[in-house]
Amino acid sequence: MKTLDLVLPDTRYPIHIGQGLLDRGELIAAHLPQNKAVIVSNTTVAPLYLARLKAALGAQGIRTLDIVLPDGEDFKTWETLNRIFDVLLEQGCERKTTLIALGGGVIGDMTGFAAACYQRGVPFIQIPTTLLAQVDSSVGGKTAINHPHGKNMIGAFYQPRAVIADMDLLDTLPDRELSAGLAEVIKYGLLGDAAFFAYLEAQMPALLARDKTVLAYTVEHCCRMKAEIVGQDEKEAGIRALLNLGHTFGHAIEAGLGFGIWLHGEAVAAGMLLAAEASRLSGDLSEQDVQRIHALLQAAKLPTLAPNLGLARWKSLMAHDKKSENGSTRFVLMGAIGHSKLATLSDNMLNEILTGRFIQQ
Ligand SMILES: NC(=O)c1ccc[n+]([C@@H]2O[C@H](COP(=O)([O-])OP(=O)(O)OC[C@H]3O[C@@H](n4cnc5c(N)ncnc54)[C@H](O)[C@@H]3O)[C@@H](O)[C@H]2O)c1
Ligand SMILES: O=C(O)C(=O)C[C@@H](O)[C@H](O)[C@H](O)COP(=O)(O)O
Ligand SMILES: [Zn+2]
Repeated sequence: MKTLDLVLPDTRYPIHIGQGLLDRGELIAAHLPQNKAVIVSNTTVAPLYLARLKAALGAQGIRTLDIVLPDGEDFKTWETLNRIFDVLLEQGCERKTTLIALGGGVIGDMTGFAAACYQRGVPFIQIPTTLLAQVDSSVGGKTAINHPHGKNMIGAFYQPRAVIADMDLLDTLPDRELSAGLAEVIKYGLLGDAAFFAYLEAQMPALLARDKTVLAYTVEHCCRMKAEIVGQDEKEAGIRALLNLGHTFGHAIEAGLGFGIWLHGEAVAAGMLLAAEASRLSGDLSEQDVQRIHALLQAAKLPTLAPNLGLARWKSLMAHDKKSENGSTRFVLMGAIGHSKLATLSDNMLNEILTGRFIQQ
């Protein structure tokens, strides 16, 4: 097992990465202020892993309740969140009762938000079960639900007490979900690490074949990068916005098509290519680099053409982006692979990108 530490001004927490960690109840028990915890999962993950987690915690003398939510991005809503609060109240859960998220990013984001709100804040722990959640969503404390008008619009920054990423849980992940996770993996190379991008170019077949050594290195590298960025800028006053590469376009795709039609990682993949095109048209990124990005996304079996939402709809959806300031939408662009920055785009340039070669005709 490898352990990284995410260090913030007033807290720090471990990110454990390894195999067989789901059965190691002591990794969780060490962070519980009370011998009671509530596991939040969904109808897909619970049948696979809930019993093992309960047994591991039981062996540490911890009583657990579980909440099994419906599966899907379209359930990342106020109504589903309220189901968590209903159970917490009905079961007399207290301020020291810990919430444990067992699932992908949807469960992690909702459980974290529930933990931030319930009795104004209870402890929570992330057990990410998708590649996407292991490399990104379980780390850094962004928690949220969606609103029909926009993605993750209602939420809080609220850090977990620990993150436990068990590589073995990825064995059951469908191929499409593995690829969605690879989109966020590729994002790390693009936003800040050209050598890692080159590593991914070389190792994509091994990643798709779920080679555990390559996967573990990849999860560790991404978590290290994210911990470093979040450690400098917990609430996205500056550098953390770079983790949003591809997301201004991507979130518009998710909300525009209806949540759950495209997976988050798929939308981010198409969005990163639109950001690459914007960077090229701004005179920063070379055509050769755009082609490398296109090739790596294709190798990861990700979409490279965004849906045609129509110019007006694209723009109204992107106007809700959380990086907008004084009504102007800001994008993460690239100066080169491994170098990113925030910038605005002129209306003419946006029109060109949103009707251009990386949009479905
Ligand atoms: N908080 C953040 O910083 C952050 C970062 C990135 C993404 N996100 C959010 O994360 C969400 C996407 O997360 P995701 O890609 O994990 O999607 P997800 O949570 O919907 O999980 C994907 C699918 O895989 C299933 N699944 C999960 N683990 C499994 C396993 N081990 N075996 C078999 N099936 C499994 C799930 O039930 C689901 O059907 C989005 O809502 C996105 O906005 C948040
Ligand atoms: O942790 C961050 O910061 C990120 O931006 C990670 C993203 O991958 C993630 O999808 C995030 O939820 C998007 O940012 P948001 O603030 O628009 O929700
Ligand atoms: Zn994301």
